[in-house]
Amino acid sequence: MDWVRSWRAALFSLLEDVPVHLRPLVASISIDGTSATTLIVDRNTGEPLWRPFLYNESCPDALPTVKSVAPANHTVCSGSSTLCKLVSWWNIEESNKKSALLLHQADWLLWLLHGKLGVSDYNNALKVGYDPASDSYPPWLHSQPYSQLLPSVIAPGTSIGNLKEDIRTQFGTTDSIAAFLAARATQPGKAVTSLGSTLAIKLLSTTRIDDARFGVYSHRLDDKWLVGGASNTGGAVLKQFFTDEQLQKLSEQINPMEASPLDYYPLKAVGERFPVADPNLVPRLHPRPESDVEYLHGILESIAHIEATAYNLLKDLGATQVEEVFTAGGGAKNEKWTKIRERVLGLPVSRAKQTEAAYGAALLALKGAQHHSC
Ligand SMILES: Nc1ncnc2c1ncn2[C@@H]1O[C@H](COP(=O)(O)OP(=O)(O)O)[C@@H](O)[C@H]1O
Ligand SMILES: O=C(CO)[C@H](O)[C@H](O)COP(=O)(O)O
Repeated sequence: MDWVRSWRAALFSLLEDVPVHLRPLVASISIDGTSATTLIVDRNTGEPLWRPFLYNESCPDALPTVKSVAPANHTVCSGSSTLCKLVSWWNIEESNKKSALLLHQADWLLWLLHGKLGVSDYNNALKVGYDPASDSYPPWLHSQPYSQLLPSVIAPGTSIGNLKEDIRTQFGTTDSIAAFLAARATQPGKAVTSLGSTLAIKLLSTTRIDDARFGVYSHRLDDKWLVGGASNTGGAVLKQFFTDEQLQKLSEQINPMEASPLDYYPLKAVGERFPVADPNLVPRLHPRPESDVEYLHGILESIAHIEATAYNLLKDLGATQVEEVFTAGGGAKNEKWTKIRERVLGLPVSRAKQTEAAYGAALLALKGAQHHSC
């Protein structure tokens, strides 16, 4: 799969899809991308020098080096962090080190529009080691030879350039932060669970928590923190067994008030990031009952238990107490699942009014445009 080519093609086909009569109304564009999806590109041409490292790829080979330079339990101390991807590439590549530049998926796609190479935002840059509190790369990272690849960093939503004379581009963010923004949850204690291919949790908190032992980290959201993490469980596991149509039909037959006796740890492959950070965690999806309804019920309930463990963990680590959970992503439309989760979490759970991360990116674009016109 030529990922980079398909991302570029998708971006331009989306732009072409904007109806002609609406084009004059477009004032500003922003993009969210999967967090920790990493590109090593030529710093002069922007062309990739290596295949992209995808968000869920792990580079355990780089972990000992990263752990030897980073503070204990730092967010970069996880095999899937951007820094591990960078170090892994640095250790195998011979020839292109001097001309190389690191970008994230959203940075690279935005560059195609604004043309200024070498800029990222502080959400995407978190997992390469950027410190959003001091607004800088820490000295332990700066002193490494590969730090020459690091992009400069600005706040999400900052204006960066023009696509055309009258269309500005604003800096982007990660996909699950965009989903949080889409839900318009602005008070500490409000949380968004993104039930897409994976399960990502974001709780708005006044305290910052980072603990790689559990895959917990904090993104900056203006003057507050989005505390949480991303589990490898989620819709991709459901997709292995059921089509979207089957998910809808089978779910209708589930009684959400009744607890399923089945106890699984639904993963597509070996390895978990959060609330258990264990690259060797084995999926548990057996025994499979004869009834598909019972099987689906067991999987949905087990994912809800992982979500509950995650929120309890955030509380134990000192985050602002969660009061209410909004849901984004493909799983948000499943009302039976919402009820199961409400029972298991013991919290009010509802579908966010806007469940698409793209809506959050659009809000970011709007914020940037408003700021620019002031
Ligand atoms: N009715 C449903 N109940 C639960 N999950 C669903 C339902 N319909 C679709 N999904 C799941 O939603 C996921 C897609 O959601 P989406 O937010 O588009 O994912 P992505 O993270 O890939 O952008 C699929 O993996 C699918 O299994
Ligand atoms: O698994 C994911 C990709 O779909 C998550 O959305 C992602 O890892 C969450 O990262 P972040 O919290 O940095 O936005």
